[in-house]
Amino acid sequence: MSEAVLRVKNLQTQFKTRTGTLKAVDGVSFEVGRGRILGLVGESGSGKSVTGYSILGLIEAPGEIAGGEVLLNGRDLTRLKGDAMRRMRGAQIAMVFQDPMMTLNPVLKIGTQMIAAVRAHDKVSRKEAWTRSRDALAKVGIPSPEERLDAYPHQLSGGMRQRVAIAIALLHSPAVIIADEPTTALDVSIQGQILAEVRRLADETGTAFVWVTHDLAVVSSLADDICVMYAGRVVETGAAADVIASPRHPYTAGLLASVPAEHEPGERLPQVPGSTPSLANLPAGCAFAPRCFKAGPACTTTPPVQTFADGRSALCHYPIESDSCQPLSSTSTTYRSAS
Ligand SMILES: Nc1ncnc2c1ncn2[C@@H]1O[C@H](COP(=O)(O)OP(=O)(O)OP(=O)(O)O)[C@@H](O)[C@H]1O
Repeated sequence: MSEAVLRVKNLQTQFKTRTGTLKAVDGVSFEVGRGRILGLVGESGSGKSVTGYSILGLIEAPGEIAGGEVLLNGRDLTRLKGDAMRRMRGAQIAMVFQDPMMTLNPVLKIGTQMIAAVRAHDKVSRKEAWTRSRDALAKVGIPSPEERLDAYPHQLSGGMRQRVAIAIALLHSPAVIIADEPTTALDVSIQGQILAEVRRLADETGTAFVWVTHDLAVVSSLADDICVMYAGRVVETGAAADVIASPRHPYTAGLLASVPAEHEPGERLPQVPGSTPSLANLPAGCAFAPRCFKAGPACTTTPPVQTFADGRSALCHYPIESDSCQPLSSTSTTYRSAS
């Protein structure tokens, strides 16, 4: 078990709207260890992206972080303002978006952009910044990196552009990269290659990844640990292989059951029966109860976090138990991942 570089504790992010305050992230906690990959999964609207943006301090009005901590190597990022947070972003924590053009400027050559990105945080010569940029492209498996540095983004394929975005995120060897569905738009074989590179990079560089995805096929091939979100809350965490083999939370079981046998990475995940609730109008108690095959009388009250001997946790009154692994304890407060 590696030391946690990122600890998210009881994070609460809300949006003030005309219909009231939406708790998009409601008490989310997890940890990611050095060189580990945490898959943050859930249906559309479950709060995955808002969690990622909150970690990076990218929530803007009418949104706000209303509580909790984001500890990067022990330093609380939620307390950093303006320049202090900007210095942190890119250098110690970086983001990769679904669309690489969120990172890349279409009218500048890749090399120009990467050299500027290096020198934004390190006062090195242009020549050294060029060398570091070339090495970063090589590290993510881009062939002929010198030539790519001389190209404009539109001269590269979608997969190559996403590799460049990952290379830029890696330029300063950050402790953590938050990746928001970065391979969703790519075709399956390219996606597979990039996931393999990311796994290798995490192992070799020690950078930890939070990989936001709706796609359980991606998580099963990439992640060490899983954090499943529903209606702004973490409903299950654990080692990825364990969660996929035997989910404890009925929602996770539903997500897994809805993955067709022939599911291809990148396909939209079919929905669990029923529809996701509006955050403005959540049922009392367990938000998943109206869709849950195990719902019972207790579900009108707030579910407890049940922890199991294998390090797993589920936010549920009636978790799916196995003979070998009954719940150890039940608490209504802290939620820890197995990372
Ligand atoms: N700027 C905003 N103003 C109001 N509500 C917002 C805003 N941004 C996000 N939300 C709400 O926060 C909730 C969580 O959104 P989020 O984008 O994190 O979900 P997600 O799990 O990443 O879904 P997807 O996979 O579709 O991106 C949603 O109900 C969304 O409508």
